[in-house]
Amino acid sequence: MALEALDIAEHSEYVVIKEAAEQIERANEPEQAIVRILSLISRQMGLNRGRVLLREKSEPILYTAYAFGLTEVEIARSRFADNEGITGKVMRMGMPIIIPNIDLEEDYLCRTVDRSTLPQEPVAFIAVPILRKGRTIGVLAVNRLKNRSRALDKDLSILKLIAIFISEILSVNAMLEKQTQVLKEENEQLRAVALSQGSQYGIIGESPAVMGALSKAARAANVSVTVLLKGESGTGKEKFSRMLHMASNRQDGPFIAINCAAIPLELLESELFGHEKGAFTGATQTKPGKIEMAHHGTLFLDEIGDLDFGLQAKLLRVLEDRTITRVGSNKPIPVDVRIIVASHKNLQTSVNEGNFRLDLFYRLNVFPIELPPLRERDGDIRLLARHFLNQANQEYHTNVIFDRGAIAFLETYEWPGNIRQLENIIKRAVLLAEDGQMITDRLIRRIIREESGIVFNGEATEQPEEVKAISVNDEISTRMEPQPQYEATFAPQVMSRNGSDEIKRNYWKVSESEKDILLQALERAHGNKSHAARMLNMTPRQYNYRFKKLGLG
Ligand SMILES: Nc1ncnc2c1ncn2[C@@H]1O[C@H](COP(=O)(O)OP(=O)(O)OP(=O)(O)O)[C@@H](O)[C@H]1O
Repeated sequence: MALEALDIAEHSEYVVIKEAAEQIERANEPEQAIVRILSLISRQMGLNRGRVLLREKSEPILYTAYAFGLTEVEIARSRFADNEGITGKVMRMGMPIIIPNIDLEEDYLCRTVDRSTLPQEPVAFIAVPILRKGRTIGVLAVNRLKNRSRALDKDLSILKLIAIFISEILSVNAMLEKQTQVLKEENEQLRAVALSQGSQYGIIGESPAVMGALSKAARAANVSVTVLLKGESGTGKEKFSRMLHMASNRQDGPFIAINCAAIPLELLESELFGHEKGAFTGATQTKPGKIEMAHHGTLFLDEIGDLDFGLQAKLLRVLEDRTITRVGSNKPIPVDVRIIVASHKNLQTSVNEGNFRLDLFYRLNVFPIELPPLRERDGDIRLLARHFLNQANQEYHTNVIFDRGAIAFLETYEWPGNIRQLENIIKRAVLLAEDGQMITDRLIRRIIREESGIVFNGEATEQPEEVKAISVNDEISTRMEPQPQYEATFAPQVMSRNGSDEIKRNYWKVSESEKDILLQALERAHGNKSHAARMLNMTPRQYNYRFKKLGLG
């Protein structure tokens, strides 16, 4: 019988020690872990009202940080000065104390638990120090009935072990908290750097998605790593590439941008690599290519996914050897160029489909940055909309505002054309604002409707002059691809490239609904057509063409 009782007692100890040790793994939730241990010693060993007292940070007072079986009021009452009561003594001396019968001990204050709420029979109190690296960091205390078969000493041994586990939980938790704090601070710093970097280069947005892209860009800016900017059209790939250039130590060098999809294949090779005089019919002079022109600077290759397979091999050589060879020459020329590429296509898919070289993909995919579509930039639409409204107001000398409905609509619209579409629609809305003052959601809806009513076709028959209007330094003509509908706007993009202006332009059908816009711009420009054209981001030629075509003059 005595043997059986011993077995049961040992089994309880085993369960308590095993489970208490397991709680160390839950050190990230100290409350749960420690209270679980206190409940275990109560249930399995009759060590009741367990509490862990820790020192307040600011004063030498012990407070009950964790407890099992105590009421809120008791917990609040359970506070001791350093040398006060038995608990204070344990703290100060760093030694355990056993009070076999609390009724006979005058130092026992009965502060936490009122004597009347404890059993009438003799009650014992055991308190052990919680030690860390030789220092007492707290006290573990319990009550138990004095008269039980288990010796008080035995409980003391177990409690000392439990105090070690609790010490472990507290110290692992402190370490985790410190690490979390460091990570939080680092994150904050990165966020601040990213934010200031972004706004410094005109990149608006504070959504987590943009912050992520900005902090990645901040890390890549000053190393000459090849960056791959991925994202739908109009998400700011070119804007980011300019930021990468301006934030790098190449900022005083040239920034050369080229859209691989917009230049006819027969011209692209010489455009990129240059040519020697006589290399082909019409090559009357030796001409350096864009890669050479970007020497000591940055080359931005947009729509890299559309690069011809043969040119992909040539580009790979540039990345590997850092040399280029002009068309019609076999002499390699060394170049020091940082290359940034962008694609709205998934290059991995292009590789799988056999349209993109795997070796080039590996070379380009060293540092990918994903630019999120506008619909995933929580909160950014409002910021961007206000930014573009201010810009347009300044540009057109207007003082237009959004009404509430307009902002609400802008925030819920899906924006297939992303930031470019938002920018263009706001510019148009400023010119068409009701009474020249207010942009309403009705107006925005109308503009979007009109915009999507524009039909594109790839045939140049509709407006030959618009299609051939593109030139780069007056030397190469640029083929315009049929564009998706949302890119048809009144704002062809002007990109300043290394001192020269190159116009990247979409063409669009002349539509009746433009009459108003053309006339309003003319009115604001006080009859000056060139000025009106500029307001609409058109060339005077384009403006006149549309003006006449619509029978306005
Ligand atoms: N975060 C931003 N803050 C302010 N303006 C932006 C931001 N991102 C983009 N823009 C503006 O939106 C327009 C489109 O941006 P950009 O040309 O960089 O996009 P993209 O992804 O390169 O487009 P595409 O793939 O069609 O060439 C530009 O007028 C640009 O200035």
